[in-house]
Amino acid sequence: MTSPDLEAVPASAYREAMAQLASAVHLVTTDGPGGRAGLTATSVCSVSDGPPTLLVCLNRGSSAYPAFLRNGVLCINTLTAAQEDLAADFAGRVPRAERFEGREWGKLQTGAPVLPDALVAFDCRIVDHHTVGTHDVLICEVAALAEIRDTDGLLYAGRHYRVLPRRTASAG
Ligand SMILES: NC(=O)C1=CN([C@@H]2O[C@H](COP(=O)(O)OP(=O)(O)OC[C@H]3O[C@@H](n4cnc5c(N)ncnc54)[C@H](O)[C@@H]3O)[C@@H](O)[C@H]2O)C=CC1
Ligand SMILES: Cc1cc2nc3c(=O)[nH]c(=O)nc-3n(C[C@H](O)[C@H](O)[C@H](O)COP(=O)(O)O)c2cc1C
Repeated sequence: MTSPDLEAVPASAYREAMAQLASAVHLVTTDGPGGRAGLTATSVCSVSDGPPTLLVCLNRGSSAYPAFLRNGVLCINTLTAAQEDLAADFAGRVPRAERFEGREWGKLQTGAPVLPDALVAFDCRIVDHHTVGTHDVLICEVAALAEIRDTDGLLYAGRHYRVLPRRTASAG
């Protein structure tokens, strides 16, 4: 242990520690009565395969957050290496109202926007949510899946985007 048990961990130290972890990068999107909205997220995790369920942690302060709760549906669009620009756009480089411009978005079961050419996409219904600190943990049941693309993935680690090469058959 490098710090006493009862000493509070500063947020800055926590973020520095978290920056050492590598994560896949996703555009989390929604549409419905609460309007279309989306943001970049790395806090996505598989919960169960029966029923297929994952979680995503969304900051309640994000301008997109109310739309997710109102719509009750979302799509986790996992980005390819070629989609790094979109990650920056949906993390705030482009204003919320303009983030979806310039491409055709698809839909599966729920009506949440599906990114064409995503590495994979999980179309979900939000079945539960829990407030933890600044974020809400959304529990999402998977209603449909998009086709898996045979291409390089995108990682976020050490505060930089990186390429995750697709493993080929010859690579073992
Ligand atoms: N889970 C989240 O809400 C995340 C939010 N961000 C946002 O992007 C900004 C830039 O991030 P970085 O360049 O990676 O540098 P950073 O030093 O702000 O964050 C380093 C790592 O700490 C974690 N983190 C950062 N802010 C967080 C938050 N509000 N709640 C939970 N975990 C958080 C993430 O794992 C992040 O990659 C952050 O300040 C934050 O606003 C980034 C990554 C995750
Ligand atoms: C690499 C990366 C990962 C992020 N992951 C999350 C996340 O998991 N949850 C979250 O609420 N915000 C996350 N953010 C921050 C949101 O993308 C950002 O706050 C959001 O786009 C702002 O949306 P708004 O302009 O609609 O408020 C992340 C940002 C970056 C750059």
